Amino acid sequence: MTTAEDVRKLPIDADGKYIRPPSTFRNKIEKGGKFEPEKGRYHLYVAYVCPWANRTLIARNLKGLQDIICASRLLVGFCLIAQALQAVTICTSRMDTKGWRFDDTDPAFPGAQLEPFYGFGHIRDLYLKVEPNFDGRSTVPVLWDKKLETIVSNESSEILRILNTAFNDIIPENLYPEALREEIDALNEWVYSDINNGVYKSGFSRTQGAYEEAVKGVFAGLDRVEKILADGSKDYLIGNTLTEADIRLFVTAIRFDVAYNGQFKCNIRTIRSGYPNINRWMKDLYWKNKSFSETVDFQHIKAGYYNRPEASRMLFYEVLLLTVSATV
Ligand SMILES: N[C@@H](CCC(=O)N[C@@H](CS)C(=O)NCC(=O)O)C(=O)O
Repeated sequence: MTTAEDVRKLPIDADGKYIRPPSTFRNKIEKGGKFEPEKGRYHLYVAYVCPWANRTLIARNLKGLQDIICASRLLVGFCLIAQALQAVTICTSRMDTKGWRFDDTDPAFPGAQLEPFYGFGHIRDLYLKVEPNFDGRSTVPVLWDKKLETIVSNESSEILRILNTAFNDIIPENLYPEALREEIDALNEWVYSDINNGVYKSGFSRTQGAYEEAVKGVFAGLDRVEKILADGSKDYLIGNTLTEADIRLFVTAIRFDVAYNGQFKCNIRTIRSGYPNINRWMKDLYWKNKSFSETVDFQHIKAGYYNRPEASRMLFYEVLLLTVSATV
């Protein structure tokens, strides 16, 4: 189905800065709405390389939505392939000219799956099914509605909130508690622009000026987080409660030393050597909570970032690195 020339061209402005385009599908799942909360109706498409998709996988596990799948399968007594609430398909973390691929034979991405409902070859085909003339970015994650055969949302921050609230009759756990919302929103805002998106701005920049601005922003952001976590008794960023703010930072932190430090040139310091408190917080989440460790796949992350089609070009741009300063 894919009709594409090369969809991988990055959005770069006249100053050489990477400008992330806004997500295009922004619906909610809610009672009385077009997308009702129903068991078995929705499906997530993700790539393990992607931090934005990783957010949604962690939230799905933390909320226990995958346990509901097992329960309902047992109760009903039969198991249709992935026909349950919030089932997931993992595409490869390799992009070709048509974008993210479904392929269960690529040796670099063990565990990647085929598209289960239509036999599509690419994530982009889902977008084209919904909008045959779609010419935006076909990004992951995608939250798909199997009933109306359309995309509910392709914006991870909003999918995170959907997973947190839409199925609350079934799973009441709250990652965005009322009392902490203001603090969470404020932290999310600068963590997103300095760190989550900051690493991409650094990696994709095409001029020295754009790169330096971005990479300094990344490390200023990490310095700020390090201070927040400096009180060694703090397990979480806000209110000593696990919230979406932890999820949103974790997915970037866990990719930092293995991918962003090298491939995205975020190399002033590493988390391991330069940020003891962030390192402790990150390792605790990873080792003490399966929702984190079970949704991180380092093989896909490393092969995905270092196999990016623009990877060789990224190293080729004449951007001088701000080389590692001290602390290693
Ligand atoms: N704002 C989106 C961003 C998603 C995004 O950029 N995903 C990347 C993977 S890390 C992607 O699919 N890129 C494909 C492309 O830009 O063509 C979200 O948070 O969901």
